[in-house]
Amino acid sequence: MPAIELTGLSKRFGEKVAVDDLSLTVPTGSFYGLVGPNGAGKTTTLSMATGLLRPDAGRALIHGVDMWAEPLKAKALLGNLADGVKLFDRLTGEQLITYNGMLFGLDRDTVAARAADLLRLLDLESAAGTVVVDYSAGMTKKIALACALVHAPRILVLDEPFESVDPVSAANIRDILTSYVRDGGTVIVSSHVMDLVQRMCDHVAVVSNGRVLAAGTVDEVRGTSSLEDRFVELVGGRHHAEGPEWLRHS
Ligand SMILES: Nc1ncnc2c1ncn2[C@@H]1O[C@H](COP(=O)(O)OP(=O)(O)OP(=O)(O)O)[C@@H](O)[C@H]1O
Repeated sequence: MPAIELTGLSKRFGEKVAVDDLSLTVPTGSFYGLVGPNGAGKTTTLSMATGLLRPDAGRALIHGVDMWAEPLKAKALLGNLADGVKLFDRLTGEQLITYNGMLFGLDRDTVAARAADLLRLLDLESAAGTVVVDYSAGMTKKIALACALVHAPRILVLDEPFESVDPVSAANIRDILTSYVRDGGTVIVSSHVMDLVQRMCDHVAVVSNGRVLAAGTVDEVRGTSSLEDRFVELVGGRHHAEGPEWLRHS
């Protein structure tokens, strides 16, 4: 059974069709990249798949559980690092992880042990007692990732997890995700960084204008090109013109 199966998902905001009859299958145990230009519909798709935004049409199955028919059961299978969702940032990092763990029904001792592990893994031990509102952007991403992992979900959905994260932390996060997949988890990650997707993911879908342009293993999608070249070829929109005259200084 696939980890995630999206069928005919659609979402419109007024006149704008953000996601247009989109279908996508994420195999269990895959490291799946979702790429596309700004405004392609990646966040909207992931929000509908994770129960944050109700689709106008279509279905999202999480290990066979319909997200919109049985949301509690489906959400228990997912860890979600959503883009731009407010955290309860007046809590300290440690309190925020604890709060998330307890929401998923973990007992205090289990949460305490897992919070300590996660804070160590993500290099946040020294900030454990600091309120999250005082964290940098990268630290905030990392604490949100810790919150997504604390209930040991079978699937991780990550919207731009590497944005604002320093290279050392990004490498640490990559290691955590790689071993999570090796141990039977599934990851779907949206990213603008093609090189990262090419190195990290085994599957990829290219989305534009709310539709899937290509999907499959990374090798199938990129063929003989680099993923970046293939992306530009599929999506178009490269401007070869020079910048405007007023920007030239010589
Ligand atoms: N709440 C909203 N109200 C109105 N329009 C929206 C809303 N959310 C998204 N859109 C529009 O839907 C389209 C898809 O947006 P979405 O955020 O899903 O794209 P994205 O692929 O995640 O983009 P990016 O890579 O820039 O984050 C865009 O045209 C956006 O302006």
